[in-house]
Amino acid sequence: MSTKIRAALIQCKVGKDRQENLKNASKLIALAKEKGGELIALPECFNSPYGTNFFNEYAEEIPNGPSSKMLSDSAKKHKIHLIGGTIPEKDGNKIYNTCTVWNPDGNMIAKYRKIHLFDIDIPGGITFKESDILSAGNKMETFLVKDIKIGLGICYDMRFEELAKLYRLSGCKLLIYPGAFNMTTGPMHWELIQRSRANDNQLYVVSISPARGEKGYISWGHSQVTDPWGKVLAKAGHEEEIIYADIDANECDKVRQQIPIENQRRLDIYNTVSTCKSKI
Ligand SMILES: NC(=O)CCC(=O)C(=O)O
Repeated sequence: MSTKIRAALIQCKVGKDRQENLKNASKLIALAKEKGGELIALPECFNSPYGTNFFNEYAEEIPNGPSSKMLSDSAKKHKIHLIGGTIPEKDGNKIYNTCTVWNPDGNMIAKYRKIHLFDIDIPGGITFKESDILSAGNKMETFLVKDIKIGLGICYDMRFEELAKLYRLSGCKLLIYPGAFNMTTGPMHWELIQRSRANDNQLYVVSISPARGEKGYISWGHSQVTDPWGKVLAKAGHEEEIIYADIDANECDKVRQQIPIENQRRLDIYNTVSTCKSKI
């Protein structure tokens, strides 16, 4: 089995026409495959504009809706592993922000619901409250491609180092975060957080953003691949584009041997700290 894979990150435009979004994503998946992509990934909310006023209207059951169908068909047609970005998922009377993963037979092999909802309030910057509409997921999700164990998170989840650490401890060598940071936090935090998670855990971090639009929630863009050294291997601008990177999970083992922080952790000290809540 191999530890090498060519990742293709599709930073697509997303508008109000669901059919158009699906058509465009499917066209770009074909292009990414043509250029050698084996693990192809879409951004957060690729079928719908990102906003609490849109989630209800664009929500679909998984795997019965049109977005799941397009993802399954594309994965099968192009014989790829496909990370289906995220879509608003309807389940009973709840809506989740959900990422699905499809194998080359068109079968869904993983489903992850965003655990940390994006609720922030920065006066003069951005106020957003996903929890007005969305419910939070309650479980981590991993899957295997070749010999690479991969963990899933969605956007705001990348801020929570504990989640990344748990994935690393479970053997992941690649974390994938479909995400849509914004114009307030993006410039300062987007790259920094991903390099931090990669460096903390000595693994690859991949993030896939929608292209920057002009109205409503404006995404930061800059989809990115970071290696286990914390080096940015590939980074998009803010327009629609596909970026590629060659990932080799053996590189994680190399870094982990050379800088063996995993064995040097002082669990005797921080086991008590990690379960503490702030007192202020
Ligand atoms: N879609 C999101 O979760 C956005 C997260 C974000 O912008 C941040 O600053 O965190």
